[in-house]
Amino acid sequence: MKEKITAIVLAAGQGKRMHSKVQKQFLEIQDHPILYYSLRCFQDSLLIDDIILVTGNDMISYCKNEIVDRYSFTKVSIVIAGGKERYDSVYQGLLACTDTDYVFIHDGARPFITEEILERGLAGVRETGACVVGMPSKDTVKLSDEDGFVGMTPERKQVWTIQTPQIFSYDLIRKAHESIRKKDMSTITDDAMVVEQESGVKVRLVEGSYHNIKITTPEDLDVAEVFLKKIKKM
Ligand SMILES: Nc1ccn([C@@H]2O[C@H](COP(=O)(O)OP(=O)(O)OP(=O)(O)O)[C@@H](O)[C@H]2O)c(=O)n1
Ligand SMILES: C[C@](O)(CO)[C@H](O)COP(=O)(O)O
Repeated sequence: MKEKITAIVLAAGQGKRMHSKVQKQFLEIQDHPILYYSLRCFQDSLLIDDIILVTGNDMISYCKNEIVDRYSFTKVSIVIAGGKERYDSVYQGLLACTDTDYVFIHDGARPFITEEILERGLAGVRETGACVVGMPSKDTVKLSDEDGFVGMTPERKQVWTIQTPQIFSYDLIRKAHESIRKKDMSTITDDAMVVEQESGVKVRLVEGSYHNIKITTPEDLDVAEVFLKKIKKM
C-alpha cells in the first residue's frame, strides 16, 4: 500500500518576540499572510498527502475561511487548536493524524521551504525514521557558563543551526511524545530533542537552506521581503 505523508503546520504561537498586534504568522508579506507560503509549498508538493493546520482556538474560523478556503488549500484535512507550548501544539497535531506513515512537522512562521527541501527531508527520514533540516553554522558558536563567561567553543564544522521541517516516522514521534509528556519538557525547543531523549534512534541532518529563516523578530520581516522579491523574479 502507498505510504501516507502528513504535514503538521504550526500556527498557534503568540509571537511575543515580534511585538505586533497581529500574530506574526498572519502578518502579510507581499500581499499574503506568512502562513500562506509554507501551506502553498505543502499543497503543491507531490510528496504530501494531507495537511493538519494547528492554530489558536480563536483563529480556527479565520484560518478556515481566510486561508484554507480563500487559497483552495484542499490538502488541509483539519484545522485544530494547539496548546500552550510549541510541543503541545505538535502533540495535538500528532493526535489528529490518521493512518499516517511519516510526518513533516513545520513552523508556519518559516515561509521559505521548497520542494527540494521536502525531498531531502523524505530521503533523510527513510534512513532511521528521524530527520531534521538545518544548515552548517556560518558563525563561531560559544556555550556560556552560568556566570556569563565562555564555557566552551565547539568545533564549527560540527555546529548546525536547526530549522523545520523535522520529519519522523509517525509511530516513533508519537511514542516519543507519549513518553516525554510524563517528564519535564521545559528545555524542549524542537521535535528532534523529543526523539533524541526518548529513543535510541539517530536523527539524520540534511541541508535546508539559508533562506529558510523563521520569522521571529521585526527585522526578520525586512529580510523576508527581500527574499520574496528575489524568489518572484526567478
Ligand atoms: N504554543 C505554540 C507555540 C508556537 N507555535 C508555532 O511554532 C512555530 C515556532 O515558534 P516561535 O517562532 O517560537 O513562535 P511563537 O511561540 O509564536 O513566538 P514567541 O516565542 O516569540 O512568542 C510558530 O509557527 C508558532 O506559531 C505553536 O504552534 N504553538
Ligand atoms: C523548531 C525550531 O524552529 C528549530 O529552530 C525552533 O527551535 C523553534 O524555537 P522557538 O523557541 O519556538 O523559536
